[in-house]
Amino acid sequence: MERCVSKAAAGWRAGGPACMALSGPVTTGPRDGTLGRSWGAGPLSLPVRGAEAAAQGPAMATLKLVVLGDSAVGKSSLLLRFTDDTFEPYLNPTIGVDFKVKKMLVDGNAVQLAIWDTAGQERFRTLTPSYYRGAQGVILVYDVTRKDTFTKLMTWLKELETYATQSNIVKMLVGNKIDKPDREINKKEGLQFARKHSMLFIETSAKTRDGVQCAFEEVVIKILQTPELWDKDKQKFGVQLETPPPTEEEFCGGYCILT
Ligand SMILES: Nc1nc2c(ncn2[C@@H]2O[C@H](COP(=O)(O)OP(=O)(O)OP(=O)(O)O)[C@@H](O)[C@H]2O)c(=O)[nH]1
Repeated sequence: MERCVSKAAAGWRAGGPACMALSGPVTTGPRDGTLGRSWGAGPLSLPVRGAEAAAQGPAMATLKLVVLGDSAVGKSSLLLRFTDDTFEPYLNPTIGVDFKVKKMLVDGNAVQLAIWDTAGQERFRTLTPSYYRGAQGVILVYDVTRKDTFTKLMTWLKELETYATQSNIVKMLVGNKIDKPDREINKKEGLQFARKHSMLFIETSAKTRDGVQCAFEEVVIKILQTPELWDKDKQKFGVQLETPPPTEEEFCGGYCILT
């Protein structure tokens, strides 16, 4: 069973109108939010209390998230699970970048996520700086059954450091494929790495759904708790926090735990 330990969402409410689009270079894709791969066609989904989100009207924050990590760790599969709630046993490698949009409601606040799914293979990575430009959150994925993908995490973090334009970008470390029996990296190792590099952490399976919703939600919650990431918007539209963000203890360190 999946459980988000962090209840950080309970810590704040938008006092004014729902957040409007953040300024920044978030690119709008086709209406289905899909580039490259053919999955995801159809109207935008409203997975979390969808009717309520719809009732919020068009005014909502647009947050840019980037999904990073070695090839075949399951980046596209996580995104596919999150946006379409499906799993494909065979997916072609991403070439360049794919792009998806998803609306969700987090503690009564409607947000629109523009999620960039980047290519893990070096030869398919082009325009790398643009992946990171204006991103408020990053999801860094490794495969718990492949140690090499865990060892490479530092390289990804360095690239992130080089290109991220937001100094306090929210980082989530995701150990994927926990449904598989042949683990090479245990949970403690993942957690330690995340703590050392001030990242949120969760283990997931795109195949079984474990942790997937939580991974994306936690990043959004943390972004919403970091006013500097959407400060311009706040000034422009008068969105205010009615209550301060929860303390470290209340937030349980921001880690999601699977029980
Ligand atoms: N068993 C299992 N297989 C998974 C999981 N997530 C992804 N896969 C499989 O792993 C393979 C690679 O998944 P992708 O989502 O294409 O990986 P990627 O990280 O996007 O790869 P690139 O596009 O090359 O960067 C596919 O065959 C998926 O079906 C998972 O949680 N469990």
